[in-house]
Amino acid sequence: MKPYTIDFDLLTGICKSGKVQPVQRRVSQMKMQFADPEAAQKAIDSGDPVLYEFSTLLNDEKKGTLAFGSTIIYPGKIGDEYYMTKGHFHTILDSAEVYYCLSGKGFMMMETPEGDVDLQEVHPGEALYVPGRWAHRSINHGTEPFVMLFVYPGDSGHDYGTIETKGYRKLVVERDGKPVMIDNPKWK
Ligand SMILES: O=P(O)(O)OC[C@H]1O[C@](O)(CO)[C@@H](O)[C@@H]1O
Ligand SMILES: [Fe+2]
Repeated sequence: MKPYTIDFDLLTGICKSGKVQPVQRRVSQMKMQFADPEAAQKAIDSGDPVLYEFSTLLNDEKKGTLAFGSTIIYPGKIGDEYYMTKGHFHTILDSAEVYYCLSGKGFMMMETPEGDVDLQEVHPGEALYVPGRWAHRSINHGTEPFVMLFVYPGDSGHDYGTIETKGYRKLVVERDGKPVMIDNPKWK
């Protein structure tokens, strides 16, 4: 494999050269992850908005490689729950990941299989280190797109099943105009 460079706009996270194509996730792809599936269905019926998109350079997905890219979580809410990513553990559980916030602001919701929970707010110019073993989900509680660059080991893989079946232990919802972390009533 040869070295290469790639552009990411410092504000929008978009790769203007088109060297990497974004993947979009809409409400219909994660209806059951929201606390209020009826509000999710309403959003689906009125146009099924894009919640977030990401552009990943996967490279070889082999040990020793790095995957990297940019992610944009759009502002909005489903019921009183902010737009967020599906979230995942890495299949190789002890694989870490670094995020660097370019614009907007938001949270990273993290939890371990043992039940530790950590919520970190990230602002432009801040890097976040997600150690191995921590599932991670990005949440936009602001009014602008929440944009980050990320880098993770190329062979780490994505385990979505655990989060899909169990859910996250905690949710972030809006109360009196402010984000608050609450217990997930549907957590199994
Ligand atoms: O994989 P999810 O939970 O849909 O979230 C997407 C984000 O996570 C990543 O997989 C990185 O962890 C990126 O591709 C993207 O930023
Ligand atoms: Fe990840």
